[in-house]
Amino acid sequence: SLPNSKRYHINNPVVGGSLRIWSHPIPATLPHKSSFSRKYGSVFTVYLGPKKVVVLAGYQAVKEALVGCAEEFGEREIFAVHGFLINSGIVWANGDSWKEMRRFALTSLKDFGMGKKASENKVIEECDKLTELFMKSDGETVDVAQLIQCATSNVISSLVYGNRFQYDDPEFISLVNRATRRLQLMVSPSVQMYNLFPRLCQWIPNRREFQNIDADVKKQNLMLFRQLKETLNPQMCRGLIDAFLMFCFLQDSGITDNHFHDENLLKSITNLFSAGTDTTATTVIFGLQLLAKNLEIQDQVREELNRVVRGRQVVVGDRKNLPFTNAVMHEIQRMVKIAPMGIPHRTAKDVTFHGYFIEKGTVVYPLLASVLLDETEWERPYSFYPAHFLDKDGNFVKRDAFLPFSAGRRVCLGEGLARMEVFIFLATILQRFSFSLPAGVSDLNLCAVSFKRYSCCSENHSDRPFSDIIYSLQLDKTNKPHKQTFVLFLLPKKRKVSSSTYQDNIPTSLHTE
Ligand code: HEM
Repeated sequence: SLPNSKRYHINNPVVGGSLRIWSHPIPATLPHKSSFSRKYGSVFTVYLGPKKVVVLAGYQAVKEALVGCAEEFGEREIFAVHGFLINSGIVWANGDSWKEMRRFALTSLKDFGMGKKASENKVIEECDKLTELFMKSDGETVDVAQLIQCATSNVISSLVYGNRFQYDDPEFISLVNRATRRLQLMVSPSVQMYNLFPRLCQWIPNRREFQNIDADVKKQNLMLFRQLKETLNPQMCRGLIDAFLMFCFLQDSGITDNHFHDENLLKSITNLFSAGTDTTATTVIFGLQLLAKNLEIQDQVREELNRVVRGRQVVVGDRKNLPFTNAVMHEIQRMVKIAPMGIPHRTAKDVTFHGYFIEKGTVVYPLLASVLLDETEWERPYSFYPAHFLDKDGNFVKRDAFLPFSAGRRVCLGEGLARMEVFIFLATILQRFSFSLPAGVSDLNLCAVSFKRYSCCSENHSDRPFSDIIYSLQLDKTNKPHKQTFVLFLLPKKRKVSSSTYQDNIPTSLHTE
C-alpha cells in the first residue's frame, strides 16, 4: 500500500469488514449512522478479507470520482462467482467487449423504443394487464407484489425477446424466479465469502446453486434463441435478440468484429433481465408502501392526477404538468435507495484522488445511499419529503444529488426506461386504487423494506415463492423486527379496508376508488 493512502483494518481479521459492509442493514447505515465516514472522511479504505476497497461517501466524492474521473473509476470489479476469466455481457464486463455490448444494447433498445413512444406503449400495455388482474380478483386476495414483479419483467421481455408472456406461463415464471433467486444468492453472505476466498470456499452450497441457476438460465435462453432464430425475418426486428442475431449474421459474412457471439448475447440478456426487473418492481412496491403510510401525500397525488389527467391513461408527456406527482416519484426513488452501495467499480489506472494515491485495479464502492441521504444536500434526508423536489411555487426542481442510477461511464443503462416505468406504473395504479395500512398498524419499518433484498438471502429459502421472499416486509411497531411479515394484498373492489389475516402475515389493504 502506498504511503499516502489512508488505511484501516476493520475488526474481524479473517473477513475484515466484508460481512458488515454487505449484510443487512449495514449498507444503509454505513455512510451516515456508522462512524466510518464521520471519522475517516469521504474517501477511506477498508479491507474485505484480503481485498483492499476504497469507499466513496457523500455526493461530492461520488460525483467527482464517477463523473470527474470517469475513465479512472470506470471499470467494474468482477466477482469470483461470475468467473474471473469471463468477460461477457454488460454488467460484469470491461474493456472493448463491455463497450461494444453496452453500445449495442443502448442503440437497439432505443430503436425498439427505450425512452420513445414504442416502449411507452409497452409499459402502458403491461400496466393495463396488471390493473385488469387487480380488478378481476374480486373477492380474492392477490399478491400485488408478485404481479408487479411479473409486469416489470414483461416490459424487459417485450424489449429483448419481442413478446410478453402470460403471467401464469411456466416458462415465464421460471425465468422470473431464477432471476430473483440468482440475485438473492449473489448478495448472500456465503457467496460473498466465496468471492473473497474462492479456493477455500468451493464447497459452499449457495455458490453451487448460483452456478446451477446460471446453467439453467443458459439452457432456457438457448432454447428461446433457437426459436427466435428459426423465425427470424430481417425485414421485421422483434427485439434486441433479433438485432443481435442479425449482427451475428453480418459477422459470419465478415462485416463486424468478434464480440457478437452467443456468450455475449446470453450474458447481456441475463443482465438486462436481472438489472431491469427487480429494481423497478421494488421501487414501485416500496412507493405504494410509503404512500400507504403517508395518506395525505397519496391523496394529493390522486387529486393532481384527477385534475390534470382526468380519467385518461397517464403518459410520460404528462409529467411536466404533474409537478407534485413527479416530486413524489423522485422522493420515492431517493428513499428506496435501490443500490445503496452501487455496483462495485474498479480503477482502470493509477489515480490520485482527494490527495490519496489509489493504484490501478483497486476495488471502489461508490456509496449511493450516502449521496441520496447526504446531510449537506438534502433538507430532511431521512424523511419522506417530496418538497425536496419542489420550489416555493410548487414547480418541480431537479436536484444534483439525486443519483439513484449512479453516474459516469457505468451509469444505469436502463435509466430512461426505469424512470418511465416507475412514473407510469405508479401513476396509473394510483389513479385506479388507493392504499392504506391495515387497522391497528400505525407504522411500517420502511428501512426493512428497502434492504429486505439483502436480509432475505439466508440459505434456505429456495422452496418459497419468490414474491414471498423478496417483498415480505417486517412490521415494526416497536422499532424491533417482529416475527410477523407483511405482504401487500389486493382486497376485493369496494370492500372496506380491513386487517384480515393471511396465515401469520398481516396484510395491508388495497381497494378500488
Ligand atoms: C429503478 C430502477 C433502476 C435503478 C435504481 C437502477 C440502478 C442502477 C445502478 C445504481 C447501476 C450501477 C451503476 C454503476 O455501476 O455505477 C445500474 C447498472 C445497470 N443497470 Fe440499472 N437500475 C434500474 C433499472 C434498470 C433497467 C430497467 C435496466 C434495463 C433496461 C437496467 C440495466 C442496467 C445495466 C445493464 C447496468 C450495468 C451498466 C454497466 O455496467 O455498464 N437498470 N443500474
